[in-house]
Amino acid sequence: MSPVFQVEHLRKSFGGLAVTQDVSIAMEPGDRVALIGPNGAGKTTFVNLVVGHLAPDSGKVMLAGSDVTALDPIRRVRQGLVRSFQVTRLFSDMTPQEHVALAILQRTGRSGRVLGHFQAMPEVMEEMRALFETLGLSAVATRKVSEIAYGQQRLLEIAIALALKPKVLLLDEPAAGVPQSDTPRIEAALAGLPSDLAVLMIEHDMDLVFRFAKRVIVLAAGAVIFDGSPQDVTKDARVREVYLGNYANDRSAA
Ligand SMILES: Nc1ncnc2c1ncn2[C@@H]1O[C@H](COP(=O)(O)OP(=O)(O)OP(=O)(O)O)[C@@H](O)[C@H]1O
Repeated sequence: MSPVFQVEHLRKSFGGLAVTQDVSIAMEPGDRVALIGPNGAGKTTFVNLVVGHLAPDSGKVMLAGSDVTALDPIRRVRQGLVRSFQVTRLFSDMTPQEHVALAILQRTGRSGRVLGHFQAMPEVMEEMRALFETLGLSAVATRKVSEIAYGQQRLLEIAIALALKPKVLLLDEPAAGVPQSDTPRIEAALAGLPSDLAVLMIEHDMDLVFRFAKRVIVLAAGAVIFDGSPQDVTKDARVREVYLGNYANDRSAA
């Protein structure tokens, strides 16, 4: 299978600080990859370079064989490179339905000005119904965002991203801040993501990483120091040294 997403020799410095150092990654459709690393490793910068919020000093971002490095974030989204929407960007007075309808209208090239009429658009309503059902949001679809639980707001982030029909989805700590009682719902949503979608999840919670990822990439001081299986990452001496020491020991003791 050919890669749907490739980052080639990406570099970025802030002043004298090299925050992304010659990073190359390739992903195929259906990949489930976790990007981990200590605080300050450069994960956020990497995501910002990938989605187009930052321009690299050199290197390329490729999506389905096309070079998207020069495209702005909105054009990258249109081509299928989507970062999950952040809770902080949800509108508290709007409903999950309105958020997702807006994403569907955007994807299908219709203006947000027709948002008031989406309930009269059967294909939009049917797509939303299926999405909310898969994500367990049907019961709150018409409530205001301010009235729904934080875990449901995080599921709504995923719903909006999926409504954009991505080829590659970047998830930024999808369960962070969610009470433990609600994390199974997030994990169920992650397990139910479309099987042909390539997913790159940035995550600190190693239990979640090990349940979700088939492959783990470790970033340290801006460079990839490991790219391989979850089984091997805990055995890697450098990874243990810079990041996973205690966790790896606990796992082998368990
Ligand atoms: N705009 C900027 N200007 C200068 N330095 C920056 C800028 N953005 C990030 N940095 C520096 O780059 C390094 C990597 O930061 P980044 O936020 O990408 O790491 P991270 O792995 O996401 O960390 P965390 O897990 O703590 O969020 C840090 O030393 C940070 O101070």
